[in-house]
Amino acid sequence: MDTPQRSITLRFLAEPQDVNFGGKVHGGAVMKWIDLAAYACSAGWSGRYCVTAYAGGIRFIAPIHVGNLVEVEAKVIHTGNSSMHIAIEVNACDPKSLNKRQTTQCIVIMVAVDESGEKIKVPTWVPETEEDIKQHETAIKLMAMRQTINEEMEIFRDK
Ligand SMILES: CC(=O)SCCNC(=O)CCNC(=O)[C@H](O)C(C)(C)COP(=O)(O)OP(=O)(O)OC[C@H]1O[C@@H](n2cnc3c(N)ncnc32)[C@H](O)[C@@H]1OP(=O)(O)O
Repeated sequence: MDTPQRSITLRFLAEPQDVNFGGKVHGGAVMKWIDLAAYACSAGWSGRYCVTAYAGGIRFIAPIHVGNLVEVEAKVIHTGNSSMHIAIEVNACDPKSLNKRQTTQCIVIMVAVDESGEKIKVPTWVPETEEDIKQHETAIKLMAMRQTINEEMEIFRDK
């Protein structure tokens, strides 16, 4: 592979099977799209098969309606040894008006694995623009916060 691809946008229409009884897209459908975009983004960056290790900070800001044009934007904001931290933003609009609004945001951590499912090294991403540097710093802060959450969640784990 030549230059790793840092970001990707999936674009499609929300279909009737994605919608709940209230006529809005299921949160689970949105989470599936997020997972697909995170996979495509991390595979594009690492050139390897990747698995989802973590998804968090998900916020459903506004509903998506059937027939909306949906855009799921995924971009690498931090790389570790085998992990890629992916920032996801979901936008939707009526395809007739193209009046785009943000509906969901979250962070997904993907890990590149080999044929045996063992983690493998990924290319390092170096932030360059001011915005990239800020988002990279945030990714590092979130790692520390996740550690605290992890410790609090210990009581729910199988002994
Ligand atoms: C395509 C799909 O969606 S697959 C479906 C859902 N996902 C899966 O089934 C994955 C199941 N999990 C696994 O296979 C393993 O736990 C793996 C491959 C993710 C991690 O393998 P391990 O041998 O446990 O490695 P380890 O604990 O060192 O973690 C590897 C990396 O992931 C990161 N990581 C692992 N778990 C988490 C977590 N819960 N939160 C944040 N980061 C995590 C680690 O920080 C580490 O990053 P680094 O290599 O950049 O330092």
